Amino acid sequence: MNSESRSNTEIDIANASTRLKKQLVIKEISKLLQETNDFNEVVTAVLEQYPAIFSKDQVEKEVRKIQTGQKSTMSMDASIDAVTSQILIQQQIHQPQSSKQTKLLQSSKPTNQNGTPIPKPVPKNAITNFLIAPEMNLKNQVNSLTQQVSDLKQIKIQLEQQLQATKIETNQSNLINKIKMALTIHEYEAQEICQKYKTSKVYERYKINDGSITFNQQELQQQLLQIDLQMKKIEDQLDNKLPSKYTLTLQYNDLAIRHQQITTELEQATSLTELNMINQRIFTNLKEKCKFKDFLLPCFYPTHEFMAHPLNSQGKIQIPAVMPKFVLVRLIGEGGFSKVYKAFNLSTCEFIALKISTFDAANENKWKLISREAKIYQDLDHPNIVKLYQRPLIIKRETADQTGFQTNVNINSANQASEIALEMELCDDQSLFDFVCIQTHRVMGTKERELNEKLLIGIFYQIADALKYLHENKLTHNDISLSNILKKGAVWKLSDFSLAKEVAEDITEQHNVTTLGTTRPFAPPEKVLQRKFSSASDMYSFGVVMFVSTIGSLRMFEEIGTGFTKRVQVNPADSVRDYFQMNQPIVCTLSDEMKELIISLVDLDFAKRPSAAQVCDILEKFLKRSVKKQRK
Ligand SMILES: Nc1ncnc2c1ncn2[C@@H]1O[C@H](COP(=O)(O)OP(=O)(O)OP(=O)(O)O)[C@@H](O)[C@H]1O
Repeated sequence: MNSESRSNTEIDIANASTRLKKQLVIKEISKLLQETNDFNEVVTAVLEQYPAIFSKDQVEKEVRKIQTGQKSTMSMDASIDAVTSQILIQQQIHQPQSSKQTKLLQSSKPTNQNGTPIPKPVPKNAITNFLIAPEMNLKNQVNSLTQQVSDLKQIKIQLEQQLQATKIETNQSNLINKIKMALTIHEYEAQEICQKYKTSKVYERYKINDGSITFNQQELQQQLLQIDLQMKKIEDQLDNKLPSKYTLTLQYNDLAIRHQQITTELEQATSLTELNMINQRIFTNLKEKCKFKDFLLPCFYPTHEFMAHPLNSQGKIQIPAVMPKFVLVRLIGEGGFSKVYKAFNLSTCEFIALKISTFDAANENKWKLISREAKIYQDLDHPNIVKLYQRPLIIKRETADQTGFQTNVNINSANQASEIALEMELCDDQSLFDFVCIQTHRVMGTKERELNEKLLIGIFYQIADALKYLHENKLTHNDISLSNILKKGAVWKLSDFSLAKEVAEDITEQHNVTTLGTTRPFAPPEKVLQRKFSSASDMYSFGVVMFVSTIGSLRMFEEIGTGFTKRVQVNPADSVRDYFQMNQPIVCTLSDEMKELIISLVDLDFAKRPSAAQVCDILEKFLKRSVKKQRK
């Protein structure tokens, strides 16, 4: 046993309690036993170390216990170190220290897990010091737990960062998949339209004639005029009975037949021209109008010049920093106020129609019309009205072209906003105008059977029902025309509410309007002549829609409309009655009841026109009757 190990226990324990004294002896015995396993040597050393404190018997008993591995009467826990140090402090205070003791004191300073010394409280006496010791131990534990908590917090932060990164990655890959879908549709539709166009007869004619349309309507009209003159001449000669009545009658009949032939040719030419217009529209959209502003379609929307196209120069999908809402796939229609695009909604994964109106700061009137349309449109909900899905997207002027886009529904002047986009349900690529043109062409060109009356009345009924809904809600549409009635599957829907008006009072009363707006052949006489409108004005336009869809030509109402602008007050009801008496409609032969309905709808006197509710009633009864007839 060396002297150094013994010196560690050379402390004055005179003032310590018996329990403490015992603890110290146990500690000493354990230490000595580590150095030597000689029982007597250990007993002697302990008795030398603590003379007159423990009896030989006591020491021997403890040494034996520890040697045989029995549990000592006192456990050797960590608090002994703390207790020892407290006793040493006590000695420092009460007794002058030897250099050996100072060294011992320094070497046994209590430290925490990090090796930093635990601050020492100022002791009052050995008992209080002893009582403080467990507290110190708890402090150690607290320190250690605090360290563990801070380590765990660090791990949590790291995990959260990883989770966030994974989320971003998933979102990005979802977004890329959605964009891919939009791009595929764009590609597919572009090819399909090209194909459709190339196989269409109109394309053949268009190609053969080197792009120029050769339906010479003017020439045909000239011929008609000359025949009319000749017939008039013969009528005069017939009156004067010169030369022979018989010869003249023959000549007259020949001319009448020729007149009929040319009229039919002219109708056909008109129809083909209209059909040609549709095809041209599709073709031009594809070839020349595949753009949104200066960006080639497909492009992101809202967009900005930094990144408009979803693909980079290597054909890889790239996502702009400002998250876009849509991918514009192609242009599907153009009006006076706006362009309508087929677009892919990146959050709902649906194809929708996006009607985008762009205006400059000076265009306050256009702004008023479009924002009014958006406001009225928001509240409409009817199966035969094209749905507005979201609140309008308004792009702020100052940020639109630089940092991306900003939307704000509180913007209230054209000065602040540069664009309004309406997200609507997507209809098929066919309006009632397209449908009527195609039907006219089919009936005349291929001598197919004309359209079934029930089918046509079914279309009218749907639109009349939408009108009834609008009028019941104190709204007038003000622009009912063939182009504003769109097909979606088997359902026909009313669209374009840019001229719609809300009337606080009686909607059947006439109200003033400042502009005409309504598409010409469909414009009611009271609007053209007096700038007045009411719900009955919509009914007039609806009557024109019914008439034009039946006969397959706009010509008569174009002439009537021109008459109105020149202040000629013919009653369109008379013209329609005459037409039905003299001619056979091309698209569909109507029953007398339906003819009478159209005649009443286009009456010059707005008070004589039936309301939307009455029209619905008549059409519904007709449809029910025809279903019954079919069953029989
Ligand atoms: N929801 C839709 N689904 C499919 N095509 C649509 C839709 N809305 C409009 N279109 C197409 O876009 C064209 C122009 O739309 P719209 O008539 O609403 O625009 P506008 O600028 O108000 O026209 P206008 O000058 O006739 O008032 C329509 O004729 C139609 O072909």
